[in-house]
Amino acid sequence: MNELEDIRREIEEIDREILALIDRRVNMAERVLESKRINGTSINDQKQNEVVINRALNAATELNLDPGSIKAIFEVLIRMSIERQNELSGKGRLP
Ligand SMILES: O=C(O)C(=O)C[C@]1(C(=O)O)C=C[C@@H](O)C=C1
Repeated sequence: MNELEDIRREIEEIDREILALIDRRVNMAERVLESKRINGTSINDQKQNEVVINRALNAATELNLDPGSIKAIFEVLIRMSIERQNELSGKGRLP
């Protein structure tokens, strides 16, 4: 096997790990929603969105990763969580 194939196999493994973590993160929606029902907190919590984004941006700076790209990725992750919570609460995908 040549080196490029080896590298691509490793990238594929990393991609699988990323997908498993995204799946795990999205699946937290059920627990977080239940907890919000008890607390009466809204699904989209702007303050917490900022906490999550700022935490990711700080980590990005330490890791020397492009902050704009990391911000975009975390905005998508938050949106996926909100969509799943909306689906679970029966609201579905609102425009
Ligand atoms: O922490 C929460 O309240 C969540 O629902 C999780 C999460 C996230 O994806 O990090 C999603 C939606 C909220 O607006 C804030 C944060």
